[in-house]
Amino acid sequence: MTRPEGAMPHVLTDIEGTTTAIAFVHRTLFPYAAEAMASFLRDHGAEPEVAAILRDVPGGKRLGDKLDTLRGWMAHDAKETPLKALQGLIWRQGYADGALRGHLWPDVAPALRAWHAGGARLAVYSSGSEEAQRLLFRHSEAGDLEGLFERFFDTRMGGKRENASYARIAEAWGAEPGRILFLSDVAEELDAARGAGLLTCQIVRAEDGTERSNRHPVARDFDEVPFAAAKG
Ligand SMILES: CSCCC(=O)C(=O)COP(=O)(O)O
Ligand SMILES: [Mg+2]
Repeated sequence: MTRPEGAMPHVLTDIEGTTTAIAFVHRTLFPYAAEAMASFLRDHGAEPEVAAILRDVPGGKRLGDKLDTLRGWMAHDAKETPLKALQGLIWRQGYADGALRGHLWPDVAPALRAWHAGGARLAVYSSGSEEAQRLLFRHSEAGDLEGLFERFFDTRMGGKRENASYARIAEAWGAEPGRILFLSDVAEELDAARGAGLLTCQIVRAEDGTERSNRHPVARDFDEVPFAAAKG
């Protein structure tokens, strides 16, 4: 990473594979939502918030048709905004009753707190919905970290492998792209961020089996992020 000069940089972080184990997302969160999807739609499908999301799910008007489409998306881990929004609403209940707690790698909460205390401005960019992101950090294993973040960007900004999404985020956040450091495990996301002028660092976690790309600066965890504020 080329360190930005002058003011403290903004830090934009991915979740899955970066702050949080891939296994937690795929073996805990996704199955929880898949299991509850049918009953959730049956019980809440007529509520305005849910009905509005369902209108954006293609495949017919019947609830059963919508469910088929959603199941197809879930089977392929499709990052479709309506699916992500519904998953967030379903996880809300799980976090509220204690069935779910947001996993964070042990280095993440201390680093985020240190960066924040050092004056860095923090935001999240994940395919999980804004609601899902807030829940994970509010109910994290390391306590309530939601307040550390200024913004929670999701797929409404566009896909994570598209340059334009990062330009939109910089604009919405009111930050120069060259002052934003994006942290992610996925090289294609970092390529897109760099294409929009952001600084990048690949988080290569051995526990997640992340493959190093050689196209971006690398850190094995948040303690290694080459960012002076991280060192406190
Ligand atoms: C906000 S936790 C759920 C993560 C999620 O739904 C997902 O699809 C993972 O996306 P990410 O962009 O964090 O890799
Ligand atoms: Mg990721």
